[in-house]
Amino acid sequence: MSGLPTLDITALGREGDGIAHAGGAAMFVPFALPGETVRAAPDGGLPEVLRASPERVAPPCALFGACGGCVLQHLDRQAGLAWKAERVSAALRGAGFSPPAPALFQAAPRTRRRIDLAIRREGDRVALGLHRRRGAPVDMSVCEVLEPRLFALLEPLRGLLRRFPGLSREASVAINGLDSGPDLLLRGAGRLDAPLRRILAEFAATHAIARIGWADREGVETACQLRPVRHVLSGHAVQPAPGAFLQATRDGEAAIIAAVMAGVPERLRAKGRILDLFAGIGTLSFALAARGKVLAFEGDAAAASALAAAAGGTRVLAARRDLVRQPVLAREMAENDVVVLDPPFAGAAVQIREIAAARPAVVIYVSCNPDRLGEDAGALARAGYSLDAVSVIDQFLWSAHVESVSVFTRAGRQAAGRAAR
Ligand SMILES: C[S@@+](CC[C@H](N)C(=O)[O-])C[C@H]1O[C@@H](n2cnc3c(N)ncnc32)[C@H](O)[C@@H]1O
Repeated sequence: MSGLPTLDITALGREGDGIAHAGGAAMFVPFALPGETVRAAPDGGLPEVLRASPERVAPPCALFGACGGCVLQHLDRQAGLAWKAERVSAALRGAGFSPPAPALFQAAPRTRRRIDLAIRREGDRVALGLHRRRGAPVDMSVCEVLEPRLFALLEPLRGLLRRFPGLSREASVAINGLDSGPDLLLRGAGRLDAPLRRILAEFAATHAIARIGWADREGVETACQLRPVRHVLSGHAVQPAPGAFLQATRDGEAAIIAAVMAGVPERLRAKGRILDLFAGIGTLSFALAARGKVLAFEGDAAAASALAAAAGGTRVLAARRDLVRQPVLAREMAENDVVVLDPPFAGAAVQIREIAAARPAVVIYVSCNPDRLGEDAGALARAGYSLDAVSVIDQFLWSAHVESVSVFTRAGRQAAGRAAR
């Protein structure tokens, strides 16, 4: 290590790496913090810290530095939240807004209820975990983020997977902590035959798993189901498909819903409607229905049909629609006072143009990618919107991910209030 240059870290990059400048080029140093002087590890591992930041803390997890899940456990949690908040604010400033001080939420350790783990067989052993950055999965023998009831499944799962003859190198398991209990989706785990179904059913019964789904080249099917799956969203029971998108933590979901609802006028015009775009299984749709009729669009067939099935008899009308190929057009939004959008990481470049052209009174943007938020918000700035409120939601604790809710109104809060009358 001592032959390597010492580096002064000046900032954190978007993936949580320290940034240093050497010979005119920027260098990214994993696990290093601004203000520190370090010697980078040649393999991208933990650096030698020669001068530590006052914000450096002892990482709580024994796998820190190896497992690809938590890249910021060496940073004080409040400082990590402030860094994430600044990423969101900077993106909104770049779009031309003067963001107000954000409301902040941070998830507690061991509350994550959704995870996608890689499976790797190594001789007799089965490793189950997240990929080391640009590397193989690291067996998750401990975890500080996952809900204990889900973490407790990992060791029995290793034992189960050892009995699978046909595990592929790309095998993975998605674990969702639904209200009806853990819901598993195995991908690339081999051929599903009758004996394997029996083994899976015994495993599910032993570990109180409601359903195990199976995904292979043919598609997704239910390998065994011991009881109905059920997930309650704002009082409405939904039956999500195996591997469905859920907000990562229960409290994070509540914080997102609260921030969205705070932006929706108490009363809409008599004919006014709420448009919920990228609606998933209806996390926001059912909450929004407390304020008016909701038209919800979602691109994933399984999510859209779970939402549509649960929406019967409610004020939510749901449909499947690919919002990149077939965005909701400005002229279709004439009766929408409020448009809520919660796009995937890629953002909503095509859809936001139509929203900006339609100029609804309120646009609420739920984002998991500050860079795309900044670009999409630029279209709203050019259309004359003000930014009324920002919430920063840190539910991927110790990762570099950050979510946010931004409330834009056509001419500030008062216009939103007028739209309600
Ligand atoms: C961040 S999730 C939000 C889901 C939901 N609002 C929630 O809070 O649970 C983004 C959603 O966008 C959907 N999606 C991705 N690409 C899409 C597209 N081109 N058209 C419509 N929906 C899409 C995904 O299937 C996913 O449900």
